[in-house]
Amino acid sequence: MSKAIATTRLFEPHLVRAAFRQSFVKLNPRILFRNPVMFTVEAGTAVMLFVTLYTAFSGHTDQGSFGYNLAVFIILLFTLLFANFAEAIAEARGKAQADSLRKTREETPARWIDTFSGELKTIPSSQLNKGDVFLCETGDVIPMDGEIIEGIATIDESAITGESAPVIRESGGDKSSVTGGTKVLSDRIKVKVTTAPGESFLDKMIALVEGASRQKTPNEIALTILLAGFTLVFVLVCVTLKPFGDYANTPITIAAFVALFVCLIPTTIGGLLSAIGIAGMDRALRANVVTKSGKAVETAGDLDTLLLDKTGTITIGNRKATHFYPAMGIDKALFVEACVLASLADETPEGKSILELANLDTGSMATRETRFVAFSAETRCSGVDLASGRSIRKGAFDAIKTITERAGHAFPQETATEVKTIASNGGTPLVVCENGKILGVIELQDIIKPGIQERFQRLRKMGVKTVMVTGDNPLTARFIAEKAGVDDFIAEARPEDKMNYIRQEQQSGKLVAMMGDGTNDAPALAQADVGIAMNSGTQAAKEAGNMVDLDNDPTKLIEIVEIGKQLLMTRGTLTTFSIANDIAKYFAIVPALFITAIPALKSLNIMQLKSPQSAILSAVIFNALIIPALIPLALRGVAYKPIGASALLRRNLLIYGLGGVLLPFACIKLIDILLGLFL
Ligand SMILES: Nc1ncnc2c1ncn2[C@@H]1O[C@H](COP(=O)(O)OP(=O)(O)OP(=O)(O)O)[C@@H](O)[C@H]1O
Ligand SMILES: [K+]
Ligand SMILES: [Mg+2]
Repeated sequence: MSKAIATTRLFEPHLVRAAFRQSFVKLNPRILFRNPVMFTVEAGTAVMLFVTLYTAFSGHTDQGSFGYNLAVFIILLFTLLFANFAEAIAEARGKAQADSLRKTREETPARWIDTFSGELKTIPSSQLNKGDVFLCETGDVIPMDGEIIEGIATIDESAITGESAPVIRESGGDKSSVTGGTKVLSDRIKVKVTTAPGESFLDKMIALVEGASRQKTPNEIALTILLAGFTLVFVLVCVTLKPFGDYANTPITIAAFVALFVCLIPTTIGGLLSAIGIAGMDRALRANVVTKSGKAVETAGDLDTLLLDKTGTITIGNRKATHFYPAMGIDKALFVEACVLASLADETPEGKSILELANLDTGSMATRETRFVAFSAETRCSGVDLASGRSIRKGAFDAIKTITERAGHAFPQETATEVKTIASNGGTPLVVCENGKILGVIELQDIIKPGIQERFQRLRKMGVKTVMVTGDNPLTARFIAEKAGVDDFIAEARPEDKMNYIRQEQQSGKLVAMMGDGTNDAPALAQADVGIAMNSGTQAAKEAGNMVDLDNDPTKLIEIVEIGKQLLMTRGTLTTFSIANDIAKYFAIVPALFITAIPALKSLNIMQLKSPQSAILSAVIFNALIIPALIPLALRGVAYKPIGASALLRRNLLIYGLGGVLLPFACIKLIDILLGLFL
């Protein structure tokens, strides 16, 4: 898939330059304060600056040589710069994406329609206000976000989605929304502006991507507090070493204290934590998903249940009329005419397809007295009342059945059988009645999206339960549910049923995601922990959700779950690694402190490091270098495999826990040897 959003390499030279400058800016204690671990390192660095100056000008050597103290100071300064760089490069990558988005938001002329006189006037897009109506024809760039109020058009959305295949957008229904910056490829539409100037989708997206509105997620805050706690514990550990050193008659230098302290506190995760969070949102955007908060991405990693629409989500969504079945004793031509009358003003794809299938001349059918009843998901039917007193309705089986029974008519057995046959084959039966008397059934067919089974299987392996929700009848629902391979389904669902189902799941402690595109999905999208709206969907849906999928791909949730899991795992494993890592440094520094006074500690010096000073330097050098070494992992994320939670935990503990303990021993020894060679 090609992406319009710049797919930058991990370390683009111009991004590295920008991040390099930011690394120094971020040394400002007022900025660094938000990161307690690194802030304490900065305090230690400041202390070492004083000690270095003291050894330079006092002539005393009780704190070690000037060169040694200077070296410790410089290494600590680099530790800070490396940590700042990690955050800065993650931010720079986000900014680069914002810039490429901004290019698609350039001023375009808009053909504004005066709604009173019907006159056309060309004005700059920036002068369009909410509620204005504009016209777009073949070749025009859509000047502003809006909803189509008239017409149908093919649109090239590649400017924002990177997807080159044109999409169809039309008035009525759930595919009526257009985004500013995209281009009309054919036909002509009238669009009503839905956003105020400066608040368009692209504007919001840019602000988000630039990180201006990024806030720490609750998880991140919790971890930051935990790390601050660790730091405090090690402050105490280091302070209590002082009397111990005095007792053993071993003066411990300030450099040794500071080095030990910096090595023991979790600097690795402290330095990488915020980069991991930024990279998660960045990865979501690279998958063409705009997230309104980092929290939504994290939640996606922990999902239990996913609710999906049937029509348009699991199926292609162009539900089309394929057959007219008149009831016993009803003339076919009359039946088809009734179907057409009931669909004349039906803006839904279903209604339009009925007119197409019937292929009648509809020119003189409607009179001024004709009253149309639009389809709603609530009533699940639509129709028309004619001046002559004919009242025709078409709709779901149970909806029409109620009308029939109320009018005192029986529901013909053979129509019920027809309905059943259509439904058990995955079709949607629309029953048609006139003044309560059944006229026949229209068969609608939809196609299950290819490849969707494998995707649901993958979600199952990740431990996510999939539930299909549909307004359709239970038979059709069961057929599609089995074919698509979802775990469960809810049929004959009205919009509030979706929301109630989500509530129920949440009350039993589950995290629920919902994908949807229609205005009637908005309450459920808002209720869900992760609400993903299709970019093609209505404005209401997009505002209710906390993510928007630019590709309008309902199976995108799989990627979102993976990105979320990857984010949580990356943070978890790097925390494990960071803490495991500090153990080896302890073995390097503690023997170095006391070796002369307590020869028995020699056995602790398992690395056989050259001298106490070389040991301390090697440990702090390793402590600093591990941060940049892990930046690629923090930005790309730990690879995710759907192998089950416990297997994954075992694997990660082995690699990052045990690896985290062993790696420093080898590296510190190596640095010690190199120092021995060069000094
Ligand atoms: N234009 C229409 N006129 C009359 N009845 C319709 C029309 N469109 C759909 N229906 C009936 O209403 C039912 C509910 O439709 P609705 O759009 O709410 O749900 P759905 O499309 O089946 O499922 P989903 O929630 O996945 O969109 C359909 O199953 C069908 O029987
Ligand atoms: K450390
Ligand atoms: Mg629908």
